Amino acid sequence: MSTDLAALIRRLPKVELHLHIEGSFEPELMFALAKRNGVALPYSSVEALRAAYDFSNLQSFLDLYYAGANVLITEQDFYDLTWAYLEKAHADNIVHTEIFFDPQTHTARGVPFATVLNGIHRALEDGKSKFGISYRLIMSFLRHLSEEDGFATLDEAMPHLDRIDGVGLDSSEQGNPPEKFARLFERCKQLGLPRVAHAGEEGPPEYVWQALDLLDVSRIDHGVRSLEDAALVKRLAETSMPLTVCPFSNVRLKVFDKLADHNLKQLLAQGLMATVNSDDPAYFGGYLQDNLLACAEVLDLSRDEVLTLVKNSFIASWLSAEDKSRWLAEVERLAA
Ligand SMILES: Nc1ncnc2[nH]cnc12
Ligand SMILES: [Zn+2]
Repeated sequence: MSTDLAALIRRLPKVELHLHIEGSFEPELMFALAKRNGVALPYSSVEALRAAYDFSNLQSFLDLYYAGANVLITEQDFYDLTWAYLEKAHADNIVHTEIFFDPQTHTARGVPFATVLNGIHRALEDGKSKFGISYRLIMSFLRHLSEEDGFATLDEAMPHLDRIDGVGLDSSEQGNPPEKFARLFERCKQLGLPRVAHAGEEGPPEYVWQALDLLDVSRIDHGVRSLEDAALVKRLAETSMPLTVCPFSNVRLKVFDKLADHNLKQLLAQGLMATVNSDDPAYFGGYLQDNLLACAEVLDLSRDEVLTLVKNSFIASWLSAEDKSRWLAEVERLAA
């Protein structure tokens, strides 16, 4: 990659559309909060914990991700977690972020819904005033749990819907198809909540069809397996359906053997609205800008491809039409 392209990537304003706040929990902060809360971690050091981040698939990662989240207890913990992410985002020139939180991971341990939400939200508000980073907050349902559990979580969220901008679906994909949550997502739609879902990460193209047809989503999270189904590719292209692709995540979770094998360039070539995101940066070895720089280098992305990816994220965001055009004009100005 030319130094010019690397400099352009660093200079451009960026949007992140696929980030689990619990997945931004760096080992150093995890140890600090464990100490503060008097919780024991089954690792002797930060290095030992990092060394355990050697995953064979999505589930092997999720097991550690949920174990790590056990350390989060107080509102201040959720604030500190979110603030640490926002500092990284600011360093990456992220100007707008749409982040997931997994309430069930915390309420199942007895942490009140409001504790989680208040901490995350207060940090997001501080990020807006101190860094100028705008945001949306997406409540994600855990698909390994029942739809009934999801309905109970939605009930808990009802008094707070003014601070929740949409809903998502994450966790163990295989064996937990979108159709399992059709009624829950219908209820969310009636409530006026925009919907997204992880689909086609490890699961088959059929799960992407279900997310579109049964959950009526406005974005597909991951979606990289869509290329296995030509009719699906046509549908995604014709509807400009955004895919929030997470290259480092896909390599660490063995969806692709190595970054050079990733299908990001093919997704763009097929006319799909691909975007680049970090997913769980503390676990997968890098934040959004690291993903973009590495993809540009290893996949030999052209300047146009990089600009398309960055612009797609603004287009696919839930920013107002006015804000989108303002930022797209800024991208054009910086790229000129
Ligand atoms: N990549 C991923 N897929 C599914 N669920 C997740 N939760 C956090 N990261 C996830
Ligand atoms: Zn994800």
